[in-house]
Amino acid sequence: MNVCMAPVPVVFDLDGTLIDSAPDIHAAVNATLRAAGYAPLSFDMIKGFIGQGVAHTWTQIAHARAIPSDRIEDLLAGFMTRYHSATALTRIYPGVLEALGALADAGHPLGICTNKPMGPTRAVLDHFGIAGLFAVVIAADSLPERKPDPAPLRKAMADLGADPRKPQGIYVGDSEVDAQTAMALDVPFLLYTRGYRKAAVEALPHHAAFDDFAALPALIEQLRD
Ligand SMILES: O=C(O)COP(=O)(O)O
Ligand SMILES: [Mg+2]
Repeated sequence: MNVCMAPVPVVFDLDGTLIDSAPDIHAAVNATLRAAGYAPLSFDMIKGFIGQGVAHTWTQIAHARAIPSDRIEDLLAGFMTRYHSATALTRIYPGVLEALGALADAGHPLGICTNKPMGPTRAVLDHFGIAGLFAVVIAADSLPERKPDPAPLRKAMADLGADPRKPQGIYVGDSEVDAQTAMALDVPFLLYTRGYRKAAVEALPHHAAFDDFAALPALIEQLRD
């Protein structure tokens, strides 16, 4: 790792990028459905509903289980109670800790920009002992706008010291929503391919794709050249 390269803000998506949280989300969804008398949903189906925030996830669930719209609010509240501290089934992807450590050691300011609500975001960052690595955390409820609107990523970059008139930073994510968000802000996007993306890698605009976090520090160094 070239420790002389200029620092650049590096912002990460969370679900499907740094952490594999779908098993906890799946368990919390199904516990909520069962408690309300609905049949559970498959893991793959729930995984496909992650990426645009919990309201969107529950709109999809309601559609799949023909849940009347006037029941969704209650179900969502029950889900949030379970989701708030759901970390038992969540894993950090291999190599994430080492990559974050290398980037932090090189002086890059690090942030999070996620469509996950702040409660479970903080809980999972604390659970894995990585909250202190991130100078900025922008979650789904931090601003009125959510990804793919570029406002949350713009704020994360600006809070990490990027010039808001000309964002200079890198976004690392796993999904269609992340690719659109980075494109809307005109910042380089690095795509982690083991997350919850639905489309083919080639279908998503990205500067580089990687399936192993050991490759990330070098990819970021190349983008600085
Ligand atoms: O929880 C979601 O729906 C998405 O979360 P992410 O933005 O961290 O992928
Ligand atoms: Mg994601």
